[in-house]
Amino acid sequence: MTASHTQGANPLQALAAVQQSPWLDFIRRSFVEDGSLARLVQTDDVRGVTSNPAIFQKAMGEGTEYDAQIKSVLAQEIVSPGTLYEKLAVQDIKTAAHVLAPVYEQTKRRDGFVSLEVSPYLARDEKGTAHEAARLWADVAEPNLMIKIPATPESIPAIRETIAAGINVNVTLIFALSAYKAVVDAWLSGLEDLHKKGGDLSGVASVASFFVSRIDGKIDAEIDRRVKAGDKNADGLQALRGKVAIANAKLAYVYWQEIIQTPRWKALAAAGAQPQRLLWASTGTKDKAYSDVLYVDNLIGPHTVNTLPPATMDAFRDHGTVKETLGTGIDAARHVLAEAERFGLNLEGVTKILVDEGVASFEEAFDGLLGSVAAKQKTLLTDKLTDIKTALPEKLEKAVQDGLDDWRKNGTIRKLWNKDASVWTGGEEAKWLKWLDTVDERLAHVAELESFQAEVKARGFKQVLLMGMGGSSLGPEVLAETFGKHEGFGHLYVLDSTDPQQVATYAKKIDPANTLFIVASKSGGTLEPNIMLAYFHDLAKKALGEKVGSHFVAITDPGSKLEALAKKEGFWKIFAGEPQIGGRYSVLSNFGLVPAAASGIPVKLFLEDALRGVRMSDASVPPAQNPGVLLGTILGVAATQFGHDKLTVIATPQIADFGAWLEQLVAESTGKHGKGIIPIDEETLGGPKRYGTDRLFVYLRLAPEHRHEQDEAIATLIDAGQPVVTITLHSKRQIAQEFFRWELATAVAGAFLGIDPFDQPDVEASKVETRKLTDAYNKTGKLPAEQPFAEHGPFAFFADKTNAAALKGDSAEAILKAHFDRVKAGDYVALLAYIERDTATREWIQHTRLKIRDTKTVATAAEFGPRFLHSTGQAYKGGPNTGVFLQITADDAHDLPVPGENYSFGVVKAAQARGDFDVLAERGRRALRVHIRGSLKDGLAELAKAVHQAV
Ligand SMILES: O=C(CO)[C@@H](O)[C@H](O)[C@H](O)[C@H](O)COP(=O)(O)O
Ligand SMILES: O=C[C@H](O)COP(=O)(O)O
Repeated sequence: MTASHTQGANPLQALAAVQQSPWLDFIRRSFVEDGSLARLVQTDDVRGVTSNPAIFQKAMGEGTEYDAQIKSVLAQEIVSPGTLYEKLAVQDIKTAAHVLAPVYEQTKRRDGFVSLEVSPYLARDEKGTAHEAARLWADVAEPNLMIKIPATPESIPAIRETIAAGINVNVTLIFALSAYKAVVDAWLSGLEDLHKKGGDLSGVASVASFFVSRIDGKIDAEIDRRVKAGDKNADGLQALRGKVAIANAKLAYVYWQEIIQTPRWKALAAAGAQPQRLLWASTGTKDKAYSDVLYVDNLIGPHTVNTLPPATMDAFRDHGTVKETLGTGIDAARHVLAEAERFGLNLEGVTKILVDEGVASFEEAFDGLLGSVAAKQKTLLTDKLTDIKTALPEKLEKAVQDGLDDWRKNGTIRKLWNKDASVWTGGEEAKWLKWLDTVDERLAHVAELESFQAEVKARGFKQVLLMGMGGSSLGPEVLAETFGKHEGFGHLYVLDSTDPQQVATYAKKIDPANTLFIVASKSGGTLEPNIMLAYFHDLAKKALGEKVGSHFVAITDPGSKLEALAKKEGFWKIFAGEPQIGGRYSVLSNFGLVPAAASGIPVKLFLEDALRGVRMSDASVPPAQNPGVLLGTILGVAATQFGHDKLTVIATPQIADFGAWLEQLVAESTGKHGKGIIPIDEETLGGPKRYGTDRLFVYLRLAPEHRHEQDEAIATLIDAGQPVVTITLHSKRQIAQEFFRWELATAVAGAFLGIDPFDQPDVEASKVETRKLTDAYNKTGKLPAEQPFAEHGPFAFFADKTNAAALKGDSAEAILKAHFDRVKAGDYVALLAYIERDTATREWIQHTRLKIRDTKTVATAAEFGPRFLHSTGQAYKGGPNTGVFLQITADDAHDLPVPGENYSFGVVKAAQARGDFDVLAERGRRALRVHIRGSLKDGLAELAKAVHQAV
């Protein structure tokens, strides 16, 4: 097969006679499959193939030739674009390796190689590179594979390790003689290591890829710049144009010749090792003024390789000259380099820059490649993935693109997935990132959840009552509200209140003898779930007697007090939380999945939906295509650079409860140290005039149930220039994907804000104040006295001194007016109601907030206490001081005792409201508390009237 005669041979074929091997610097599926590569091998004696990220980008980035394999992979697996790319690349490399196998055999393992490069993202990561080299070697599993490793200083030890593992290595991105020397040493050392281990040296091939034309590209540009600037050495400089790269290469060859004479090498050769050959890469001519075969004709010498891009190969076949040129003109080459130095052309500096640029350009190509694969994957998966569409004003759009590009250039998404706290503040963040892995981890243990589900079904519970707060309740609430009741399973109720009326209502909803009780608390020490547990355990015990424990399940982090209690009380099951996942990030861990299983949601399908989201947002997906990073960048940039910090959530009603979970995630994660994004949930959509310039709208659109009017209203906002992000879900179950997207997006937004998104420094403050009050109650039997600063009708008004001084007025309306007159553009108003949350009160609060929004043109939040304390409460106290708060408390018509405590539910709720208010006041917030005496219904009606008049 190899051309053995030069007579009548074309220049490519003739290279064999001078012992240089032409390799092809190109690969693509159709080219291998249609026999083109085989033809080159058979006809032109081409003896190898090199690939690199730029080559794969061109191959896979366009067209449809990879679609069949992509479809077949996607039909079987949920993969990331990174994994998908690798499957495509490995198949190409394997097929090419098969085409070249006969060459490999005939040349006795000297030629016939196909090169596959380790990820350029690992170019500065010694361990990562060595690990990836071994992984790719095992994946491709072809003896004539060469793993390409860049010659960065960090990769040199990885080259040694890889050679020592018996893997063929193509060391790439070599520009400087000094780097080449380090490569040679690593190669020799690797062989020596292998020899010591008793390995077979004869099977380990290596090439050192010396890049040529890029050197001239840089040096020539510098020459041109200096000549143009009138340099006094203009003639001398001009004479060096197009000469430095070849001179540099020739001296590398001289060094190679010296090496193979050394005793060090000879000992290895005697043990059967093959020499590492120099390979000329980057041999396509870039400057049209030069011959198109400049970097082939002038680099011909025995025991070398030249890898040629297709056009250069065609040119050389057509008019190349086969003559040994490499070993000649060495003095002239030295002279060229000496002259370059004399004129200050700084070859050493240029080669360093070229390594950095080489890595960066392969990273960029890889980003492009993975971006194209991700886009293709997205298209082919059609409605299996949620979609995101953005309509942003021009300047915001540009800033978002810049933000995304920054993340891309700095590889920040990879750092994030690597759990590198420097993405945020360099603090404790790394300890809170297990949510990145939880979907994979839970899927691996899904059988445990499925068998729990089967047992729950078999036991025929009529209701499931989950008790918890914030991160332990909002995810389950979304599941309950979104999916409703499942056939064969009890209805899932979620209780997250200390309001006695609310607790009583839930007690009426259930039949304790037929209810499964789930108490969920990560810490196990949160007041609310503990007293709810005390209450319902007592209630259930009355119905179930000694077997009460068999109706209780706990979800809590290992070692918590709740775990101990659950064991003591003989709970049916205890499910462990993951301590490295914070509450608001826990929905895809047991905190969401156990209630999901108990209520009949198909857990595996749910997790698989989530996994699609995880894979599409993983480290391999560049920021612009990465759903989580894209959204997070928009949130972060809009809030920090454009004042669009009121994240206004609009949703198709069937999935609207998602906003309650999202509120907590965003507010608690970002609202601290005076910064933050304020989520605005459930605020009925209005016309453009209702909004200021501080909004960012997110429209969660459930395609099968979408409402035309909602689409229209959103379109009107876009037309009015409001920034809108539309996320389309094709099924309800895709909220699983959105859970993950928003978790990642919030973490990303946190990076833009420069805060630690995983702590909640101000939530604790209210808890401390509440504890003080309940402790005082336990001692004295009453809460410390407090004095209203005004009383009008059923209302008593409370405030700290500063707020009270600003709120003078001789009627309820006047006080409220004074309060709301403090609202200015860019502020938000939050109504914080410590009352039962039911249909009537939700309508009341909605009506009242809309009145305020529509008259003041500010964002409004409508929250119920104490649930919001574990959610938006963090941002209200720790976020930007733009909130104006009206806290609403009321006499409890009926109270409920807390078993085992002196205090009642009513006392706890009152203490929580006061604790919260004290902290708001202490943080200098504009806050007013109105307490309703007597009938709540009448009091709310009057308050609504007073607010209407006040605004
Ligand atoms: O495999 C190798 C070198 O081992 C080649 O694919 C190498 O990456 C290419 O020759 C160069 O990247 C091409 O460089 P250039 O022509 O873009 O300057
Ligand atoms: O968001 C978390 C809540 O503060 C409840 O915390 P927990 O799960 O430790 O009870």
